[in-house]
Amino acid sequence: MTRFTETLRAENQQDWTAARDHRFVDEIFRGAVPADVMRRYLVQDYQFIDRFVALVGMAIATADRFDSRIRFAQFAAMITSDENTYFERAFDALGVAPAERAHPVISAPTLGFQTLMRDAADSGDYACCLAVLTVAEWLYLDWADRPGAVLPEDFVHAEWITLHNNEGFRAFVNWLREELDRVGEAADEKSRQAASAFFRRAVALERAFFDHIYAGS
Ligand SMILES: Cc1ncc(CN)c(N)n1
Repeated sequence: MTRFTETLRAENQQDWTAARDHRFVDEIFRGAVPADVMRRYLVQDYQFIDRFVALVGMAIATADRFDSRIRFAQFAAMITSDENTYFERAFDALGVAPAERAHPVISAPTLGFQTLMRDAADSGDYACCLAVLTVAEWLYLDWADRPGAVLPEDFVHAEWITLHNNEGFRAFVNWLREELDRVGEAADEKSRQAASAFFRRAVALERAFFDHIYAGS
């Protein structure tokens, strides 16, 4: 039987591939993302992360097993420590002012993501929360996982890659997929459709998010 997560990805192949093979991915591996593009990306992504952590909180609340809550709690600890300090150091290196870090003008794709994550949390449905979290982490592992690739010198580029291709992250994405497979397969058709719709919106937004940081450069 085809895995639920494999079916979901196949249904969204066009947007998935466009995001995975995006110009941003090519440039970050070459250490060649222009500074203004990287600044725009990280400023908007910091606003994404805020709602993302809130959605992880909802996954902890709605999960059907204690083991799953532990897994998400450990993941939340990583994002709010290692990943958060990366943002702070990268903002320092890129000269991002305090107001831009805390209260930037929110772009349309970022707002779209914030709305999507709020909708998923408000659904109170574990499968819907999982669908959005799985896209965000699986798609990032998919682009960042290039065995043997040489890392760029600048930590702003290199560490954004290694945050998304290290062993712990790979294990977490594998677990996320198994979790969504398990919950999706046990769910009724209506819940599966709802989770699929969240998955679809998330993949389209990942593509739009990469696209929009180049608009105007
Ligand atoms: C938009 C987006 N999507 C996914 C990730 C991976 N955590 C992220 N940082 N930003």
